[in-house]
Amino acid sequence: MTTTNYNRHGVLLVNLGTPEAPTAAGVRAFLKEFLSDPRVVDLNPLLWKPILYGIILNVRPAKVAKAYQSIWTEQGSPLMNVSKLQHQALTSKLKELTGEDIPVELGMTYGTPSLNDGVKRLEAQGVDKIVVLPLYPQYSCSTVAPVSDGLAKAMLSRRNVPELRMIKEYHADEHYIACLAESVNKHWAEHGQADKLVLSFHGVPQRYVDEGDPYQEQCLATGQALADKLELSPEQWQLCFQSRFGKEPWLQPYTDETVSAMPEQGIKSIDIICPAFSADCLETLEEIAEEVRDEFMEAGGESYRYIPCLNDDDGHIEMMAKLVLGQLKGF
Ligand SMILES: C=CC1=C(C)c2cc3[nH]c(cc4nc(cc5[nH]c(cc1n2)c(C)c5CCC(=O)O)C(CCC(=O)O)=C4C)c(C)c3C=C
Ligand SMILES: [Fe+2]
Ligand SMILES: [Fe+2]
Repeated sequence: MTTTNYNRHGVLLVNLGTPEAPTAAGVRAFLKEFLSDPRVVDLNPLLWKPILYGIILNVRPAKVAKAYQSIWTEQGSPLMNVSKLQHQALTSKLKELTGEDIPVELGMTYGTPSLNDGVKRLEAQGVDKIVVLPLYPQYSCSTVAPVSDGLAKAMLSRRNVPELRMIKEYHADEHYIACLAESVNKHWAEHGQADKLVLSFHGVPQRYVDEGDPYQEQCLATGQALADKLELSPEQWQLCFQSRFGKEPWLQPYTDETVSAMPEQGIKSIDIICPAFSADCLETLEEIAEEVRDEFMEAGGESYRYIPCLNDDDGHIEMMAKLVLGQLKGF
């Protein structure tokens, strides 16, 4: 137990955000804010706005609302449900590790509670030194940079700004890799080991990486570190990228094509995990656990098992606490 006094310190736990309701209107409002961010879609606004308002926001919400309906729970969107559990668990874990009540608040880059809502709640508890933890293990200009943009924007309305420290990424953090390995090992102990372990990361346009986004490099490093920890040979695992959006090339290989081609190559059973997601959400529960599964089975696959995200697993929460405590030193 430390003796440091953390009475001015707090933690802002950040994730992407999610629609308020699994309806076309709810999804439209969310997509409008998300897809208007030039960090996410960086096309010239003169070109992009007519496509966004004329086509995407008219066609996509109804289709995507159906997908959300298939994963929605009584408590709401899985991403929000898990975020709330992570928030509670991290608060308790920090108390357990330091003996102090360190305020933790949630802030979403898009939707509610906003980043500004989270900062205001921390300020109301006397916090003026904030450790910001975006729950994206791998940095991307499309996920983490919008958090620093959103916070910078939130600071504009303040006379007295808090001090901020952001954990930019943790793609090679030993506790993160250990948690992933533990969740795979637990899954294998329960269900047995499939022919191949597939690591499916959210994709980004290839161009973002060509222009300096280190995301791909960090995904590859996470994948290799996990394979090393699990002592897998190269033919026992496959890394790929999911959730392609729009017409330009995204990071490859694409998850859907890669997985659908496997049965023909003699790979009839796979275990699939999504290490870029810290909480189960539409992209994991619907796209990976449902859509890609159907494609694999239709292509002749026999067994497809999705390994859930780390969510509020105790080891995952302890990893978050350790990242935060590392930043609190000397802050
Ligand atoms: C349009 C470009 C997109 C980029 C670039 C992108 C990067 C990116 N996203 C995540 C994490 C999540 N994305 C989620 C949903 C989602 N993502 C996009 C588009 C891009 N993502 C869209 C349009 C959507 C909404 C659903 C849809 O219309 O298909 C989610 C899930 C949110 C939920 O409510 O459950 C997450 C999480 C990462 C990590 C990333 C880059 C590394
Ligand atoms: Fe996304
Ligand atoms: Fe998707």
